[in-house]
Amino acid sequence: MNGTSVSTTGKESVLDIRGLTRRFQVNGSEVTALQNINLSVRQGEFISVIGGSGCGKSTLLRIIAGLDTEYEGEALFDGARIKGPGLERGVVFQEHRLFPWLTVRQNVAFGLGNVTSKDDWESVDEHIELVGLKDFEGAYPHQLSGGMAQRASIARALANRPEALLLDEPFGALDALTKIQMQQEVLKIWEAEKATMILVTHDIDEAVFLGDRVVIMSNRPGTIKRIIPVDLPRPRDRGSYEFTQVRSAIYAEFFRQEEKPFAYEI
Ligand SMILES: Nc1ncnc2c1ncn2[C@@H]1O[C@H](COP(=O)(O)OP(=O)(O)OP(=O)(O)O)[C@@H](O)[C@H]1O
Repeated sequence: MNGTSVSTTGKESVLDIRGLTRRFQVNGSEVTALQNINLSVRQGEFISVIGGSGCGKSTLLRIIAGLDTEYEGEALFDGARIKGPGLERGVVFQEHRLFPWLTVRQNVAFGLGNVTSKDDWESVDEHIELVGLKDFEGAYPHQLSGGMAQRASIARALANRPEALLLDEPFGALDALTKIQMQQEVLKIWEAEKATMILVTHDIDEAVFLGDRVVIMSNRPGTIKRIIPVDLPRPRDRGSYEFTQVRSAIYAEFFRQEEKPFAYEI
């Protein structure tokens, strides 16, 4: 790693975002999707980013992924300005984006580009096993359930052994039970891989279950409203008093954001 700096937590930071602003032109008028975002993420940290629809979560993740480089301010990964996608940053989207004509194993291998060495194939197989798809490595995407396809796309993003995994609502399209199962899987993967994780989600429980810190964003323009640390041991018990306290603190932030248009009396 080169050129790292020190995060607010005092540890080495892998991602440094300073004064980040992103404006778009829409039908001749300007939309400020992100305004003056400041965030340092330390290596190996799990960050959940939560906020209402249109608050700029995906825009932020796309900038970190290097898929959008037209930003103002600084977005540094390992101390270098993010100018495009890189192998050290894997991305998983809400839809799995697997190639339908390739098997699971071929799709995961695709994440590595040109797989030639024994080490590369070992990484492919190791990650297929890690996400629990060993018995399905020869299956095609249409033969998989939604959760299995998402596992395959996580394995593909991890096959390069990226320093950071960026997850853009990866479980948004899954049913409630599969979603909970996938959250547990991600926790296992994070513990095994020790990668930095940045998860964008609409789901408060998911954000608290997984994150070391929950970044709460506000709408129009998208800013960081508050960052809530989650100092609870893992695996977290969603029914515990402490979990409920953190969840309530996040709800409270959302309610503060919405001004009541009028008050009424009974
Ligand atoms: N390529 C683009 N061109 C113009 N406007 C854009 C573009 N991408 C995003 N925006 C605008 O930026 C704002 C933030 O969008 P973004 O997709 O980042 O929000 P989000 O928080 O991820 O929303 P959701 O949770 O609904 O996916 C929105 O107002 C959106 O219309």
